[in-house]
Amino acid sequence: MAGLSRLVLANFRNISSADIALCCSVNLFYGVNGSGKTSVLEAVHMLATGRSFRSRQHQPVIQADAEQLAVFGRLKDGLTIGVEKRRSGPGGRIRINREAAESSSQLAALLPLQLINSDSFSALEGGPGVRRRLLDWTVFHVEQSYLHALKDYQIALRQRNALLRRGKIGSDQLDIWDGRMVIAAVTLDRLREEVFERLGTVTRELLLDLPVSPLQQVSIRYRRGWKQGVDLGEALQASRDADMAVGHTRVGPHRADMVFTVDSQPAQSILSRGQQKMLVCALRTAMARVVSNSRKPPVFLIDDLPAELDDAHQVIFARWVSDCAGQVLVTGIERESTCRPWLSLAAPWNKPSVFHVEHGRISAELDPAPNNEWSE
Ligand SMILES: Nc1ncnc2c1ncn2[C@@H]1O[C@H](COP(=O)(O)OP(=O)(O)OP(=O)(O)O)[C@@H](O)[C@H]1O
Repeated sequence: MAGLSRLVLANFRNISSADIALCCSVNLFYGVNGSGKTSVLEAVHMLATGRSFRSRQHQPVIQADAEQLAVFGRLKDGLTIGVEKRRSGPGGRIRINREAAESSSQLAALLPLQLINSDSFSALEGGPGVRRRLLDWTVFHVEQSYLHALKDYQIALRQRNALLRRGKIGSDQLDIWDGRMVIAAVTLDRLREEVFERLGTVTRELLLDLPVSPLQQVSIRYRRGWKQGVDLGEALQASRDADMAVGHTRVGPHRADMVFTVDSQPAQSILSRGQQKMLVCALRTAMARVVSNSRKPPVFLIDDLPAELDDAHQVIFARWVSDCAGQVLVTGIERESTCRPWLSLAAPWNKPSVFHVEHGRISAELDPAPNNEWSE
Protein backbone atom coordinates (compact mmCIF):
# COMPACT_ATOMS: atom_id res chain seq x y z
CA MET A 1 0.00 0.00 0.00
CA ALA A 2 1.08 3.55 -0.68
CA GLY A 3 -0.48 6.80 0.33
CA LEU A 4 -0.75 9.41 3.03
CA SER A 5 -1.71 8.62 6.60
CA ARG A 6 -1.77 12.29 7.62
CA LEU A 7 -2.25 15.57 5.79
CA VAL A 8 -1.66 18.96 7.42
CA LEU A 9 -2.50 22.27 5.73
CA ALA A 10 -1.88 25.88 6.69
CA ASN A 11 -3.18 28.94 4.84
CA PHE A 12 -4.16 26.93 1.79
CA ARG A 13 -6.90 28.87 -0.07
CA ASN A 14 -9.88 29.07 2.35
CA ILE A 15 -8.42 26.40 4.68
CA SER A 16 -6.62 28.24 7.48
CA SER A 17 -5.52 25.06 9.16
CA ALA A 18 -6.39 21.37 8.98
CA ASP A 19 -4.89 18.18 10.32
CA ILE A 20 -6.48 15.17 8.65
CA ALA A 21 -5.97 11.47 9.48
CA LEU A 22 -6.48 9.65 6.19
CA CYS A 23 -7.44 6.01 5.80
CA CYS A 24 -5.74 3.57 3.44
CA SER A 25 -8.69 3.22 1.05
CA VAL A 26 -11.34 5.84 0.22
CA ASN A 27 -11.37 9.29 1.87
CA LEU A 28 -14.45 11.22 0.92
CA PHE A 29 -14.81 15.00 1.25
CA TYR A 30 -18.26 16.49 0.76
CA GLY A 31 -19.67 19.97 1.10
CA VAL A 32 -21.41 22.75 -0.77
CA ASN A 33 -19.84 24.73 -3.62
CA GLY A 34 -16.87 26.81 -2.52
CA SER A 35 -16.49 25.00 0.82
CA GLY A 36 -12.90 23.90 0.10
CA LYS A 37 -13.15 20.26 -1.10
CA THR A 38 -11.08 20.71 -4.24
CA SER A 39 -8.52 22.62 -2.20
CA VAL A 40 -7.81 19.42 -0.25
CA LEU A 41 -7.03 17.59 -3.51
CA GLU A 42 -5.02 20.58 -4.71
CA ALA A 43 -2.96 20.45 -1.50
CA VAL A 44 -2.14 16.77 -2.02
CA HIS A 45 -1.21 17.57 -5.61
CA MET A 46 1.11 20.32 -4.40
CA LEU A 47 2.66 17.92 -1.94
CA ALA A 48 3.31 15.38 -4.69
CA THR A 49 4.41 17.68 -7.49
CA GLY A 50 5.33 21.03 -5.91
CA ARG A 51 2.56 22.82 -7.82
CA SER A 52 -1.17 23.43 -8.02
CA PHE A 53 -3.34 21.91 -10.75
CA ARG A 54 -5.47 25.08 -10.86
CA SER A 55 -2.96 27.87 -11.08
CA ARG A 56 0.48 28.23 -12.65
CA GLN A 57 1.40 30.75 -9.98
CA HIS A 58 1.39 29.81 -6.32
CA GLN A 59 0.31 33.27 -5.04
CA PRO A 60 -3.43 32.73 -5.65
CA VAL A 61 -3.27 29.52 -3.62
CA ILE A 62 -1.88 31.24 -0.51
CA GLN A 63 -4.70 32.34 1.76
CA ALA A 64 -5.61 36.00 1.31
CA ASP A 65 -3.76 38.06 3.96
CA ALA A 66 -1.31 35.23 4.73
CA GLU A 67 2.37 35.44 3.81
CA GLN A 68 2.89 31.76 3.09
CA LEU A 69 1.20 28.39 2.79
CA ALA A 70 2.42 25.03 4.01
CA VAL A 71 1.39 21.47 3.25
CA PHE A 72 2.81 18.55 5.15
CA GLY A 73 2.18 14.84 4.70
CA ARG A 74 3.15 11.65 6.42
CA LEU A 75 3.48 8.70 4.08
CA LYS A 76 2.34 5.27 5.03
CA ASP A 77 5.96 4.13 5.52
CA GLY A 78 6.56 6.99 8.01
CA LEU A 79 8.48 9.26 5.64
CA THR A 80 7.43 12.91 5.83
CA ILE A 81 7.19 15.37 2.98
CA GLY A 82 6.45 19.08 3.05
CA VAL A 83 6.03 22.04 0.69
CA GLU A 84 6.07 25.71 1.66
CA LYS A 85 5.35 28.63 -0.67
CA ARG A 86 5.88 32.27 0.17
CA ARG A 87 3.91 35.11 -1.38
CA SER A 88 7.10 36.91 -2.34
CA GLY A 89 9.80 34.98 -4.14
CA PRO A 90 9.76 32.02 -6.48
CA GLY A 91 9.79 28.28 -6.01
CA GLY A 92 9.33 27.64 -2.36
CA ARG A 93 10.79 25.01 -0.12
CA ILE A 94 10.47 21.26 -0.39
CA ARG A 95 11.42 18.99 2.46
CA ILE A 96 11.72 15.23 2.64
CA ASN A 97 12.12 13.95 6.19
CA ARG A 98 12.82 17.56 7.26
CA GLU A 99 15.82 17.80 4.89
CA ALA A 100 15.70 20.29 2.01
CA ALA A 101 15.04 18.45 -1.25
CA GLU A 102 16.41 19.53 -4.60
CA SER A 103 13.54 19.01 -6.99
CA SER A 104 9.87 18.25 -7.15
CA SER A 105 10.58 15.07 -9.11
CA GLN A 106 11.81 13.61 -5.80
CA LEU A 107 8.31 14.22 -4.41
CA ALA A 108 6.69 12.74 -7.50
CA ALA A 109 8.71 9.54 -7.09
CA LEU A 110 7.52 9.19 -3.48
CA LEU A 111 3.87 9.91 -4.11
CA PRO A 112 2.62 8.95 -7.60
CA LEU A 113 -0.73 10.64 -8.25
CA GLN A 114 -3.59 10.24 -10.66
CA LEU A 115 -5.80 13.33 -10.82
CA ILE A 116 -9.30 12.94 -12.27
CA ASN A 117 -11.13 16.24 -12.68
CA SER A 118 -13.09 17.97 -15.43
CA ASP A 119 -9.82 19.00 -17.14
CA SER A 120 -8.60 15.38 -17.36
CA PHE A 121 -11.49 14.56 -19.67
CA SER A 122 -10.23 16.78 -22.46
CA ALA A 123 -7.26 14.47 -23.09
CA LEU A 124 -8.59 13.34 -26.49
CA GLU A 125 -9.46 16.81 -27.71
CA GLY A 126 -6.29 18.52 -26.53
CA GLY A 127 -3.03 18.65 -28.48
CA PRO A 128 -0.43 15.81 -28.49
CA GLY A 129 1.35 17.37 -25.49
CA VAL A 130 -1.52 16.41 -23.17
CA ARG A 131 -1.37 12.73 -24.16
CA ARG A 132 2.44 12.70 -24.32
CA ARG A 133 2.56 13.89 -20.69
CA LEU A 134 0.30 10.97 -19.69
CA LEU A 135 2.65 8.51 -21.39
CA ASP A 136 5.68 10.23 -19.85
CA TRP A 137 4.12 10.12 -16.36
CA THR A 138 3.78 6.34 -16.73
CA VAL A 139 7.28 5.86 -18.11
CA PHE A 140 8.80 8.00 -15.34
CA HIS A 141 7.13 5.95 -12.61
CA VAL A 142 8.12 2.65 -14.23
CA GLU A 143 11.71 3.65 -15.03
CA GLN A 144 12.99 6.73 -13.21
CA SER A 145 16.22 6.89 -15.25
CA TYR A 146 13.89 8.07 -18.02
CA LEU A 147 13.97 11.57 -16.51
CA HIS A 148 17.70 11.92 -17.30
CA ALA A 149 17.19 11.00 -20.93
CA LEU A 150 14.23 13.39 -21.16
CA LYS A 151 16.23 16.27 -19.65
CA ASP A 152 19.21 15.58 -21.95
CA TYR A 153 16.90 15.58 -24.92
CA GLN A 154 15.20 18.82 -23.87
CA ILE A 155 18.54 20.60 -23.39
CA ALA A 156 19.76 19.54 -26.84
CA LEU A 157 16.41 20.49 -28.41
CA ARG A 158 16.47 23.96 -26.80
CA GLN A 159 20.01 24.57 -28.07
CA ARG A 160 19.11 23.41 -31.57
CA ASN A 161 16.02 25.65 -31.63
CA ALA A 162 18.08 28.62 -30.39
CA LEU A 163 20.51 28.09 -33.29
CA LEU A 164 17.69 27.73 -35.80
CA ARG A 165 16.20 31.04 -34.64
CA ARG A 166 19.56 32.76 -34.94
CA GLY A 167 19.57 32.37 -38.71
CA LYS A 168 23.09 32.17 -40.18
CA ILE A 169 24.51 28.96 -38.79
CA GLY A 170 27.03 26.39 -39.94
CA SER A 171 25.80 22.85 -40.41
CA ASP A 172 28.57 21.61 -38.07
CA GLN A 173 26.96 23.60 -35.23
CA LEU A 174 23.67 21.87 -35.82
CA ASP A 175 25.42 18.49 -36.12
CA ILE A 176 26.50 18.70 -32.47
CA TRP A 177 22.96 19.15 -31.16
CA ASP A 178 21.48 16.67 -33.65
CA GLY A 179 23.92 14.08 -32.28
CA ARG A 180 22.93 14.82 -28.66
CA MET A 181 19.24 14.63 -29.55
CA VAL A 182 19.66 11.31 -31.32
CA ILE A 183 21.47 9.70 -28.34
CA ALA A 184 18.75 10.74 -25.86
CA ALA A 185 15.96 9.98 -28.33
CA VAL A 186 16.98 6.31 -28.61
CA THR A 187 16.34 5.82 -24.88
CA LEU A 188 13.18 7.94 -24.82
CA ASP A 189 11.62 6.17 -27.76
CA ARG A 190 12.52 2.67 -26.55
CA LEU A 191 11.09 3.24 -23.06
CA ARG A 192 7.99 5.01 -24.35
CA GLU A 193 7.30 2.23 -26.84
CA GLU A 194 7.73 -0.52 -24.21
CA VAL A 195 5.46 1.20 -21.68
CA PHE A 196 2.95 2.14 -24.37
CA GLU A 197 2.56 -1.54 -25.33
CA ARG A 198 1.47 -2.36 -21.76
CA LEU A 199 -0.67 0.76 -21.47
CA GLY A 200 -2.52 0.06 -24.70
CA THR A 201 -3.16 -3.58 -23.78
CA VAL A 202 -4.54 -2.76 -20.31
CA THR A 203 -6.67 0.12 -21.64
CA ARG A 204 -8.28 -2.16 -24.25
CA GLU A 205 -8.88 -4.89 -21.64
CA LEU A 206 -10.66 -2.38 -19.39
CA LEU A 207 -12.83 -1.13 -22.25
CA LEU A 208 -14.05 -4.71 -22.82
CA ASP A 209 -15.49 -4.50 -19.29
CA LEU A 210 -18.04 -1.92 -20.43
CA PRO A 211 -21.46 -2.41 -22.00
CA VAL A 212 -21.18 -2.84 -25.77
CA SER A 213 -20.41 0.49 -27.45
CA PRO A 214 -17.94 1.98 -29.95
CA LEU A 215 -15.48 2.00 -27.03
CA GLN A 216 -14.75 -1.63 -27.81
CA GLN A 217 -13.57 -0.64 -31.29
CA VAL A 218 -11.05 1.90 -30.03
CA SER A 219 -7.53 1.46 -31.46
CA ILE A 220 -4.57 3.11 -29.75
CA ARG A 221 -1.35 3.80 -31.57
CA TYR A 222 1.98 5.21 -30.43
CA ARG A 223 3.35 7.90 -32.74
CA ARG A 224 6.99 8.47 -31.99
CA GLY A 225 7.41 11.93 -33.55
CA TRP A 226 9.27 11.19 -36.76
CA LYS A 227 8.81 8.93 -39.81
CA GLN A 228 8.71 5.19 -39.18
CA GLY A 229 11.69 3.25 -40.55
CA VAL A 230 13.89 6.35 -40.60
CA ASP A 231 16.72 7.09 -38.19
CA LEU A 232 16.13 10.34 -36.22
CA GLY A 233 19.53 11.64 -37.44
CA GLU A 234 18.36 11.29 -41.06
CA ALA A 235 14.98 12.80 -40.23
CA LEU A 236 16.67 15.84 -38.62
CA GLN A 237 18.94 16.25 -41.66
CA ALA A 238 15.99 16.02 -44.02
CA SER A 239 14.01 18.64 -42.13
CA ARG A 240 16.85 21.17 -41.62
CA ASP A 241 15.85 23.65 -44.30
CA ALA A 242 12.21 23.65 -43.24
CA ASP A 243 13.26 23.85 -39.57
CA MET A 244 15.36 26.93 -40.34
CA ALA A 245 12.44 28.52 -42.15
CA VAL A 246 10.11 28.09 -39.17
CA GLY A 247 12.77 28.53 -36.46
CA HIS A 248 12.16 25.30 -34.57
CA THR A 249 12.65 21.54 -34.82
CA ARG A 250 9.70 19.83 -36.46
CA VAL A 251 10.63 16.18 -35.87
CA GLY A 252 11.65 14.16 -32.83
CA PRO A 253 10.29 12.63 -29.61
CA HIS A 254 8.97 16.06 -28.55
CA ARG A 255 6.26 15.50 -31.18
CA ALA A 256 5.28 12.02 -29.92
CA ASP A 257 1.62 11.22 -29.32
CA MET A 258 -0.85 8.48 -28.44
CA VAL A 259 -3.47 8.39 -31.17
CA PHE A 260 -6.98 7.09 -30.42
CA THR A 261 -9.20 6.06 -33.33
CA VAL A 262 -12.49 4.27 -33.94
CA ASP A 263 -12.79 2.75 -37.44
CA SER A 264 -9.81 4.88 -38.51
CA GLN A 265 -11.59 8.09 -37.43
CA PRO A 266 -10.34 10.27 -34.56
CA ALA A 267 -12.02 8.79 -31.46
CA GLN A 268 -13.37 12.18 -30.35
CA SER A 269 -15.30 12.52 -33.61
CA ILE A 270 -17.18 9.24 -32.98
CA LEU A 271 -17.49 8.86 -29.20
CA SER A 272 -20.10 10.66 -27.11
CA ARG A 273 -18.84 12.98 -24.38
CA GLY A 274 -19.58 10.32 -21.74
CA GLN A 275 -17.84 7.62 -23.79
CA GLN A 276 -14.79 9.88 -24.13
CA LYS A 277 -14.77 10.29 -20.34
CA MET A 278 -14.85 6.52 -19.85
CA LEU A 279 -12.00 6.13 -22.34
CA VAL A 280 -9.96 8.64 -20.32
CA CYS A 281 -10.90 6.80 -17.10
CA ALA A 282 -9.73 3.52 -18.69
CA LEU A 283 -6.46 5.10 -19.80
CA ARG A 284 -5.84 6.66 -16.35
CA THR A 285 -6.61 3.33 -14.68
CA ALA A 286 -4.27 1.55 -17.08
CA MET A 287 -1.53 4.07 -16.25
CA ALA A 288 -2.01 3.37 -12.55
CA ARG A 289 -2.09 -0.38 -13.11
CA VAL A 290 1.13 -0.38 -15.14
CA VAL A 291 2.84 1.72 -12.45
CA SER A 292 1.50 -0.34 -9.55
CA ASN A 293 2.80 -3.53 -11.21
CA SER A 294 6.34 -2.21 -11.18
CA ARG A 295 6.39 0.30 -8.30
CA LYS A 296 4.03 1.98 -5.83
CA PRO A 297 0.29 2.01 -6.47
CA PRO A 298 -0.70 5.63 -7.15
CA VAL A 299 -3.02 7.78 -5.04
CA PHE A 300 -6.16 8.80 -6.94
CA LEU A 301 -7.54 12.33 -6.50
CA ILE A 302 -11.07 12.33 -7.93
CA ASP A 303 -12.94 15.63 -8.05
CA ASP A 304 -16.73 15.42 -8.13
CA LEU A 305 -17.25 12.12 -9.98
CA PRO A 306 -21.09 12.32 -9.77
CA ALA A 307 -20.88 15.50 -11.86
CA GLU A 308 -18.99 13.64 -14.60
CA LEU A 309 -20.36 10.09 -14.99
CA ASP A 310 -23.74 8.36 -14.66
CA ASP A 311 -24.31 5.96 -11.73
CA ALA A 312 -23.41 2.75 -13.60
CA HIS A 313 -20.16 4.17 -14.98
CA GLN A 314 -19.19 5.59 -11.58
CA VAL A 315 -19.49 2.07 -10.13
CA ILE A 316 -17.33 0.58 -12.90
CA PHE A 317 -14.71 3.29 -12.50
CA ALA A 318 -14.67 2.88 -8.70
CA ARG A 319 -14.03 -0.86 -9.20
CA TRP A 320 -11.20 -0.18 -11.67
CA VAL A 321 -9.63 2.28 -9.24
CA SER A 322 -9.90 -0.08 -6.26
CA ASP A 323 -7.91 -2.69 -8.24
CA CYS A 324 -4.86 -0.48 -8.67
CA ALA A 325 -4.92 2.50 -6.27
CA GLY A 326 -2.85 2.88 -3.14
CA GLN A 327 -5.46 5.27 -1.73
CA VAL A 328 -8.32 7.45 -2.98
CA LEU A 329 -9.36 11.00 -2.08
CA VAL A 330 -12.70 11.80 -3.63
CA THR A 331 -14.94 14.89 -3.46
CA GLY A 332 -18.60 15.58 -4.09
CA ILE A 333 -21.35 17.96 -3.11
CA GLU A 334 -23.70 15.41 -1.58
CA ARG A 335 -22.64 12.79 0.89
CA GLU A 336 -24.89 9.96 -0.36
CA SER A 337 -24.28 10.24 -4.10
CA THR A 338 -20.52 10.59 -3.58
CA CYS A 339 -20.40 7.50 -1.32
CA ARG A 340 -22.66 5.32 -3.49
CA PRO A 341 -20.21 4.01 -6.14
CA TRP A 342 -17.79 2.83 -3.46
CA LEU A 343 -20.32 0.98 -1.30
CA SER A 344 -20.68 -1.99 -3.68
CA LEU A 345 -16.94 -2.74 -3.61
CA ALA A 346 -15.13 -5.28 -1.45
CA ALA A 347 -13.57 -4.20 1.87
CA PRO A 348 -11.80 -1.94 2.64
CA TRP A 349 -12.96 0.17 -0.34
CA ASN A 350 -16.63 -0.02 0.70
CA LYS A 351 -16.05 1.83 3.98
CA PRO A 352 -15.00 5.35 3.11
CA SER A 353 -13.70 7.70 5.78
CA VAL A 354 -16.05 10.64 5.42
CA PHE A 355 -15.16 14.30 6.00
CA HIS A 356 -17.52 17.25 5.92
CA VAL A 357 -16.05 20.45 4.51
CA GLU A 358 -17.67 23.72 5.50
CA HIS A 359 -16.20 27.21 5.01
CA GLY A 360 -12.68 25.75 4.89
CA ARG A 361 -13.14 23.65 8.05
CA ILE A 362 -12.76 19.90 7.68
CA SER A 363 -14.37 17.55 10.19
CA ALA A 364 -14.21 13.77 10.24
CA GLU A 365 -17.71 12.31 10.52
CA LEU A 366 -16.82 9.09 12.25
CA ASP A 367 -14.05 7.74 14.35
CA PRO A 368 -11.43 5.99 12.25
CA ALA A 369 -13.16 3.05 10.60
CA PRO A 370 -11.80 -0.51 10.76
CA ASN A 371 -10.23 0.06 7.34
CA ASN A 372 -7.88 2.55 8.95
CA GLU A 373 -5.57 -0.36 9.66
CA TRP A 374 -2.61 0.41 7.42
CA SER A 375 -1.19 -2.87 6.23
CA GLU A 376 1.86 -3.81 4.22
N1 LIG B 1 -6.23 32.58 -1.80
C1 LIG B 1 -7.43 32.36 -1.25
N2 LIG B 1 -7.67 32.77 0.01
C2 LIG B 1 -8.86 32.54 0.60
N3 LIG B 1 -9.89 31.91 -0.02
C3 LIG B 1 -9.68 31.49 -1.28
C4 LIG B 1 -8.45 31.68 -1.96
N4 LIG B 1 -8.55 31.17 -3.19
C5 LIG B 1 -9.79 30.67 -3.28
N5 LIG B 1 -10.49 30.86 -2.14
C6 LIG B 1 -11.85 30.43 -1.79
O1 LIG B 1 -11.66 29.13 -1.24
C7 LIG B 1 -12.70 28.27 -1.64
C8 LIG B 1 -12.03 27.14 -2.38
O2 LIG B 1 -12.96 26.42 -2.96
P1 LIG B 1 -12.76 24.99 -3.61
O3 LIG B 1 -12.61 25.17 -5.06
O4 LIG B 1 -11.79 24.20 -2.87
O5 LIG B 1 -14.24 24.55 -3.24
P2 LIG B 1 -15.08 23.27 -3.60
O6 LIG B 1 -15.69 22.85 -2.32
O7 LIG B 1 -14.30 22.31 -4.38
O8 LIG B 1 -16.18 23.98 -4.50
P3 LIG B 1 -16.99 23.50 -5.81
O9 LIG B 1 -17.95 22.46 -5.36
O10 LIG B 1 -17.68 24.79 -6.17
O11 LIG B 1 -15.99 23.05 -6.81
C9 LIG B 1 -13.65 29.10 -2.47
O12 LIG B 1 -14.68 29.58 -1.66
C10 LIG B 1 -12.77 30.24 -2.97
O13 LIG B 1 -13.48 31.42 -3.23
